[in-house]
Amino acid sequence: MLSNSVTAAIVFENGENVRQIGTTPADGAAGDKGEIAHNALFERVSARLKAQVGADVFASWFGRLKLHSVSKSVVRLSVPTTFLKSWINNRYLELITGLFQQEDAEILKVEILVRSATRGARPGLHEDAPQAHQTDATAPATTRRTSPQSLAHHATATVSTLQKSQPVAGPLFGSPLDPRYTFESFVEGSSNRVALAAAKTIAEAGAGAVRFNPLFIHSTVGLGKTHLLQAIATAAIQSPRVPRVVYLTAEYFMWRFATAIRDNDALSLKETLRNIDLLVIDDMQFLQGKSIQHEFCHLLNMLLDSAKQVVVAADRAPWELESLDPRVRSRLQGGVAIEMEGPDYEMRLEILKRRLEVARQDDASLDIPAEILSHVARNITASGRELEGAFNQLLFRRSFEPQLSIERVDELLGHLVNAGEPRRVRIEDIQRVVAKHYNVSRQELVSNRRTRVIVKPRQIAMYLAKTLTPRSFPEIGRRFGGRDHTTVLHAVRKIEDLISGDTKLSHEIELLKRLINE
Ligand SMILES: Nc1ncnc2c1ncn2[C@@H]1O[C@H](COP(=O)(O)OP(=O)(O)OP(=O)(O)O)[C@@H](O)[C@H]1O
Repeated sequence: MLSNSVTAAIVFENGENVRQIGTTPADGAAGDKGEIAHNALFERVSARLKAQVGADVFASWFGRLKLHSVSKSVVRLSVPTTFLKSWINNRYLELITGLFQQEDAEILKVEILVRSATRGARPGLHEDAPQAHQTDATAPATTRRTSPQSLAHHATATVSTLQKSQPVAGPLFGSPLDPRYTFESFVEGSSNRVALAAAKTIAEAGAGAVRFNPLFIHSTVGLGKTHLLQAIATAAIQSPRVPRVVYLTAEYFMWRFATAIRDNDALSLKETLRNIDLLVIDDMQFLQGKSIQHEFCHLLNMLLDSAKQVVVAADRAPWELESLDPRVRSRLQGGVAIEMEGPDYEMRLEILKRRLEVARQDDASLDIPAEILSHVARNITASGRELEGAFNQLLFRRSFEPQLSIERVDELLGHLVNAGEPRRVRIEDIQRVVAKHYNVSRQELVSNRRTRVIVKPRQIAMYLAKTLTPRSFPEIGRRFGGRDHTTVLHAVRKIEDLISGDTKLSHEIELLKRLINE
């Protein structure tokens, strides 16, 4: 592994003398020359790789690839996570090896290493760990369902215990997974590529094959978390490696546990959950209540400690789930968190096209002209949910207004245009307005200076960035001179506290908001 220590300049592997890149050379100038040559080699291969796979794919998978060391015949590259390592190994190793060999025929092998312990790397969860369960892949899946009427919205959809080999004993679980939410219907793009890849890996391989556990997927509303989680559950039950899958929302979990505790039945519920292989839990931000969180923490610990895979989704990152018990939050942070962002134009268009394809399976006469689809994709930018609403409206309208013009479409969908992002506020705008208001420079706002005249405007700007944009704490931290997410969290809390007792400041902040939105 790449070490910061200068003493780790030379490592010996298999009796080979291997030069590690980026550390102090033991042999002075000769070492420097070698290092320069190796770096140049790496740069050339990277450029060729980028040309071959395209800038988008390159940025997703190879943006954080680094040269680790070069020996006579072996090139070692490093990535920050085990997931990236196995992804590159499975899909790109041959290509990369070929590119190195084109540059230097003596290179026989390329190896991918993980740079530092991944957040999700935990003892016992090794890539080659034995599978926890052997199952009969050919046995039919059984789904047992119940739909508690008392649950509203989130709770109506949602515990599914699905298993291939044998029915789960104990309490009934489950309402059906939405059959539309599959990997096939999920449109891939740069905003969700990493999350999708992680999701597929888990569905195919289970916890035995990956070391990012729990996998935590977060995004603002309507960007496909539920779709992706249900796709994982649906695909996992097809995989012989992940026989027992539970999909549930946090609210259903709460309801189910509260009922079990009331009926003195918590033990059998826990027994059932103990025997699962994959827990998929949606809308984590809704988990509330001390005793319920205690139970959830217990379940989480038990599953993670026995190398069972857990996948969680929420509308914010794990460290931002402030209502959660710190132990739950900390356990959730022990895995890998992946943020999904909004779909770009191509993705939006593809989502609409796929919707139309599916609708046409029921009624082949349905059609929406391509220019209307692309007009909608260009203008409805908020999320998959708004797109879905727009699409449904169009289908409905076309049944009695067959000749919809673009103007008519605008009229019908006006309320959805840019819904969810009424004014797209940029962090730079916030910094500019705040800096001007407090008579400091933007550079000072993002600098390391800690004088009072800078610190307060900086904290206010961070607070505004969190409240006026969908950006996450880490993202905001990066935009403020590479600060840690906890610094941003601290700033947001501090300003929130101050506002509640300081009317002058609260007016000042309102004024800043107006200026930013102008
Ligand atoms: N990448 C995508 N490909 C296909 N459909 C998508 C994609 N992203 C979102 N959608 C569609 O958008 C709609 C909303 O998605 P979903 O319910 O999964 O969002 P969510 O992130 O779970 O939202 P919330 O936070 O409100 O629960 C769904 O119909 C979903 O199928």
